[in-house]
Amino acid sequence: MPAPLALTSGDPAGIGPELSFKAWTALNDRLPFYLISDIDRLGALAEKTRTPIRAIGAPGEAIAVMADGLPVLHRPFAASFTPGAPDPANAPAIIDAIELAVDHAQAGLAGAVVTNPINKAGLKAGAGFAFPGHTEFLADLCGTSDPVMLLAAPELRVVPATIHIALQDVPEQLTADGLEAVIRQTHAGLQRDFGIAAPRIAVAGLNPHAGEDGRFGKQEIEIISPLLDRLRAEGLDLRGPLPADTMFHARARASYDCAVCMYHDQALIPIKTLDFDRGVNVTLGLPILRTSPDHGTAYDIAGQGIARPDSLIAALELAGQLAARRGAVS
Ligand SMILES: NC(=O)c1ccc[n+]([C@@H]2O[C@H](COP(=O)([O-])OP(=O)(O)OC[C@H]3O[C@@H](n4cnc5c(N)ncnc54)[C@H](O)[C@@H]3O)[C@@H](O)[C@H]2O)c1
Ligand SMILES: N[C@H](C(=O)O)[C@H](O)COP(=O)(O)O
Repeated sequence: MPAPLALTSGDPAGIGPELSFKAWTALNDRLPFYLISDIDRLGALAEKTRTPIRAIGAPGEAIAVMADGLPVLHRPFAASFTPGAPDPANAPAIIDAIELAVDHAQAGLAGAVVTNPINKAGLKAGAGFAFPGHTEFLADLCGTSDPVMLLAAPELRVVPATIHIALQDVPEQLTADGLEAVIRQTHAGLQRDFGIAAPRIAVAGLNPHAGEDGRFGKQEIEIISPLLDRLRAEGLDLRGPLPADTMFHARARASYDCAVCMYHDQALIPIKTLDFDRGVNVTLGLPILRTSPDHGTAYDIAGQGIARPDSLIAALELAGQLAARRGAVS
């Protein structure tokens, strides 16, 4: 029996609790997972939504309990869960839930970590959280230095080569070494976790029209093209640097398995526009598996019962598939 998936609390003032309940309703007969949260503070919402919740003492108990209710591994939170009103006092417990899930995955007690959305600024204010997002925090917890953020939907996969940094810092941080690491990690992840034997990777330019032969910027000529030529000589199937504005229409998408983009929004705007509901965020380059929905805390709709669970369900399903694939090949 594979290990259950560890689902972190995320910010309980966001839509995480509601989505976790809805995901249990959708998956309870086929994919065991457990939520790390405060079972007492979840009680009111569980009652309101008529979702049964069950306390467990260890991850392995989730499998037997799953059919009866959402398994919850209790961790005390400092303040009540008020939809739409994040409380800085809960920041330490939100972080603690992520750390515990990683411990479980590293110990083999959880098949993968699936994270509910956090508010990074809130965690910084409430607990001095020093990381710009889960991706960087998980890499730190796992002792790895080059995490890669891949977002996957049925019609598109994208990777931003630089992640949570200011747009004005992108040109400086875009180096041949950094981009090479991202492309290699992406290539390996597509092979290992997505079962694509010879991944076709499209690489975006940084500038409009991929620089227009240097008229609108030189990064394509000085950094990206020489790197792609070198990696192509090794046999990697790479195209680009491509103008970013024309590489995401349907015919273009059919020609590659993943698009590596130069900065966050260049990658995430197309995928969230195409399929916000089914996008899944996967962290490559960790010794453990981690997926997440592609959306945030959505405070504006928290507590209204209207949040769509599709992306969290897709994240749990993909985590289950990746865990099964790794289990089958390791
Ligand atoms: N994985 C993560 O932890 C993660 C991912 C993205 C954003 N965030 C954080 O979330 C916070 C809010 O970010 P934002 O407002 O830019 O993005 P958001 O994704 O929270 O919300 C954007 C819009 O989409 C709607 N929306 C989001 N998820 C939805 C769902 N499941 N069903 C229906 N509607 C949904 C929201 O109501 C809102 O109108 C920020 O602090 C950001 O850092 C966290
Ligand atoms: N960049 C992600 C997005 O916009 O969807 C999001 O911030 C999540 O990042 P982490 O998984 O690193 O928290």
